[in-house]
Order: sequence, then C-alpha cells, then structure tokens
Amino acid sequence: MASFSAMLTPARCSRLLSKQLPSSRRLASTQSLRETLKEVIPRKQEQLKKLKLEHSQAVVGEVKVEHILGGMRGLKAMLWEASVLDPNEGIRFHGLSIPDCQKVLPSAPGGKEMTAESMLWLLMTGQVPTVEQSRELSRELAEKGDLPAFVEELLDSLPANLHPMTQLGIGVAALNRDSKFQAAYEKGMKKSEYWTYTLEDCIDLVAKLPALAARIYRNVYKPGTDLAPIDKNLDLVGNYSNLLGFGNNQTLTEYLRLYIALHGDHEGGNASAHTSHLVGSTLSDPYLSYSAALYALAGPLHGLANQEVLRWQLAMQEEIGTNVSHDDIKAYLWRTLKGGQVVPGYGHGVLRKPDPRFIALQEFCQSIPELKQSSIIQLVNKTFEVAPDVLKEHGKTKNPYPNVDATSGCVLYHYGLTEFKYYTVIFGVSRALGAVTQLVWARALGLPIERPKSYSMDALEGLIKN
Ligand SMILES: CC(=O)SCCNC(=O)CCNC(=O)[C@H](O)C(C)(C)COP(=O)(O)OP(=O)(O)OC[C@H]1O[C@@H](n2cnc3c(N)ncnc32)[C@H](O)[C@@H]1OP(=O)(O)O
Ligand SMILES: O=C([O-])CC(=O)C(=O)O
Repeated sequence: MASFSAMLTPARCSRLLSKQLPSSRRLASTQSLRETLKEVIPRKQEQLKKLKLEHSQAVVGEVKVEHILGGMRGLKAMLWEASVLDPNEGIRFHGLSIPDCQKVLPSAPGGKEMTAESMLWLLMTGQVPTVEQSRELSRELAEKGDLPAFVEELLDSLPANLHPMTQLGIGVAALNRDSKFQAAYEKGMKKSEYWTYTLEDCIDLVAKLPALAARIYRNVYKPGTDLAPIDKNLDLVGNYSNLLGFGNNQTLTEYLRLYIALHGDHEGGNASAHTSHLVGSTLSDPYLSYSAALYALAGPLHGLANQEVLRWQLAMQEEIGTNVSHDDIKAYLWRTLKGGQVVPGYGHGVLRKPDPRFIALQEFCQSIPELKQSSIIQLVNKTFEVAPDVLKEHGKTKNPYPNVDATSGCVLYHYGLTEFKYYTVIFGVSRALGAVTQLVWARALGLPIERPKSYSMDALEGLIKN
C-alpha cells in the first residue's frame, strides 16, 4: 500500500517545501498542534476509507518462505504514516530528506540545528511548523516536564548497577498511573475519542522523558549531585542537556538536538517502532507501549549498538594505540569477524548505502574544528574508510556500510559524556517522537489489533506441498 510519504517524489517534495517556506506563512500560523491535527485527521481518515473501499484486494507483493524464515525482512506488511525508508536514499520524514529537514525545521533560539519539537510536529502533522508553533510546543513540554514524586522515588530506589535502559523502561511504564487514555477507557469513551486522549498521554510522555532520562544519569553516574530545575523558556533538548549537566556546552547541546531529531523515526518495521505499534494495537496506553519499545531498542543488534560501537572502538584504541593505521584497523576488523562477532555500527536490515543519519552527524563533526581534531572522531572516520571493503570481502552482510550507531556516540564521548552504557537512553528519548506519532495515528485511523498468521515448520511444509 503506497503511503502519503511514499507518494512524494523528490520533485514534489521541493514544490511542497517551497510552498511551506514563505516567511509570511511561517510567521502567520498560530494554530496549535491539536488544531492542526483536527484538520489533518479527517483527510487521512477519508484516504484510508478510499483505500479500503477501492483497493483492499490489490496485490503489492508476495509472501515467500524466506520472509517467514527471515524475520519478515522486506515484507510489505505495515501501515506507517510518518516516514518511509528507501534502501539507497535513506529516511524521508513525510517526504522530506534529512538535508531538507535541516533547511526548513525551526531551531532553538541561538541555535542552528532542528529541534525535537519541530521534528515531532512534522512527524505528527506532515507539516513544517512555524517558529512560533514549535516554541509554543516547547513551552507546553517544559510546563509538563516534571515527574510525579512517586516516579522519582521509584527511580531513586533502583540499584545503580541496573542498566540505564532497564531503568528507563521501568520509569516510562510507571508513568501510566496517570494515563488519560486508560482513565477515559475505563469510563467508556467512544472510539472516535481514542486519539485525543492518546495525544494527551503522548505529549505528557515526551515532556517527561528528559527529566526521567537525566535522573537515571544522575543516579547511576553522578550520585549526590543536584538536578537543574526545568527551564520553561528552553526547548526539550536544551532542558535535557541542562539536566544532564552539559547545558553550558552549546556545541554538545546542538549536537544532541540534531541527534534526537534524526533518530526520531525510521519507518515502522524497526524493532522498537514496531514493538510500540504492536503493543499499542491492543489499546495498551502510550506509556506501556513505549516502555515495551525501549526494551527492543536495548538489544545490541538495534539501539544498543551505539554503546557497543564505543566499547569496540575504545578496545581497538587500547589494543593498537592512538596512532592507528588503515592496516591496523583492517587487521582488527578481521579479528572481530573471525571471532564470530558482528562489527557494531555496520550493516542494516533495509539500508544498502551509508546511512544519511551517519553522514549528517559526521558533517556536524567536520563543521567544528575541535571535533575534527578529536582522536575518537578521527578513529571512527578511519574505520569508515576501511570497514566497508573488509565487510565486502567477508561477504556475509548485505550492507557493508555504516549505520547511524557507528558515529552517534563519539561526540558525546569527546565532550565528556563518556558513560557509554547510557547512550541508548538518549536514543530512547528520541525514538519516542516517531513511536508516539504512530500511536496517535493508529488510534485516529482506527487501526486494528496486530495479529499476523504464524506456521510451524510442519505446517509450512504442508503449505508448500499443496
Ligand atoms: C539504529 C539501528 O538499529 S541500526 C542497526 C544497529 N546494529 C548494529 O550495528 C549491529 C551490527 N549489525 C548487524 O548485526 C546487522 O547488520 C543488522 C542486525 C543491523 C541487520 O541484520 P540483517 O538484516 O540480518 O543483516 P544481513 O541480512 O546483512 O545479514 C546477513 C549475515 O551478515 C551478518 N552481518 C550483518 N551485519 C554484520 C556486521 N556488521 N558484522 C558482521 N556480520 C554482519 C549477519 O549476522 C548475517 O550472518 P548469518 O548469516 O551468519 O546470520
Ligand atoms: O531501521 C532499522 O531497522 C534500524 C534503524 O536504523 C532504526 O530503527 O533507526
């Protein structure tokens, strides 16, 4: 089924961008996120109705045994509105590429990088927000950013040696005590109201993630230190950086803005997004749905790879020293592969070219002289110069190129956020943007409970014979 985003060709996309760009329009709109969604949703509901009515039986692919045995790779089986991933071009958010988003999405005052709020707005509505709209959303998120006292106490009671991702999932799940969706469901709300309560929970959840994630960082790595209060005049990531204790570092804060906007969504089939969608399809509230997603993100083949990359690159540095040659890296890569391990940060389930998120983060590093000189960033770069050829020669992976995790941690490390077991938590703050968007859309479109058909091997052999 072709989605709205998939139908946006690059030419249509630039027309759309030029329509959205005039400054008069960007400054004029004061419509809130809720009002914008109220306008957009009926059009999408109509589109879905038409698709069901006119094309329900259209064939868009076939199911092969390799799909059933191969983790459903390549199977066209999910509706996901906010983004579509092309194997060669990478991700487009409602048709906009990463460079498009960098051009048009509003930044924070004094900054250049797109904010998490403006990406959330784009994902939710398919529209580029005005500066005022994104600032208004920042204000709302900051006002809702404090944690309930019982969640603070719960987090403070967890052992410091419990992985930060486990703690994040616990904290997010606990927030469901105050779920507006769950409370309204118990009172017997109508199906047409599901999305409005879901949206309220989703905004509350995104708003509270910085305080939740920063409290975990403080408890595990900086016990006894104070957490800054939430500043009502700062954007979501500005506050997050402040709470982590890095608010004075403008470059790191800008990097975090870019990082969190870029990691926000990667179409629907990735393990974290899909988990959130699956759990949400049972009408579990957004907190429980996203908590489940975080535990998919916490696997080393998915989001945890960013922690693994740093561990692996530092081990390389320790073994070989800082003055590393291409041949040294090649030999180290072969040792990793011959040891039966994957090279973290390389390969992808869909992408077949270097991940444009990797490119965007690398470009950020190249634009800052201090980062350009950083030994860890240079090591990541040098590894990129060698690894694709080694992986091609190894001959197993379908994609020998880096994914976003290959580089995302090195700037954090350079600036002193060296606790790499924490890195996936930052990814977890980001991935909520796409996951909550889909939860709102799934409820607005009345998507059903997910329930694919499974087969045993005997049953499959029976199917093949017949
Ligand atoms: C944000 C993200 O989640 S991006 C992904 C982050 N994960 C990583 O970076 C971990 C390293 N990469 C990988 O393990 C894989 O490339 C994945 C999980 C990302 C994708 O997996 P798949 O779609 O199954 O990849 P693919 O079809 O290319 O795998 C074929 C074979 O190549 C191997 N392979 C894939 N990537 C790598 C790699 N980086 N290093 C070594 N071997 C690899 C697979 O393990 C598989 O081997 P097998 O046949 O013995 O099982
Ligand atoms: O798309 C995937 O399977 C993994 C990924 O890069 C992401 O979720 O960001």
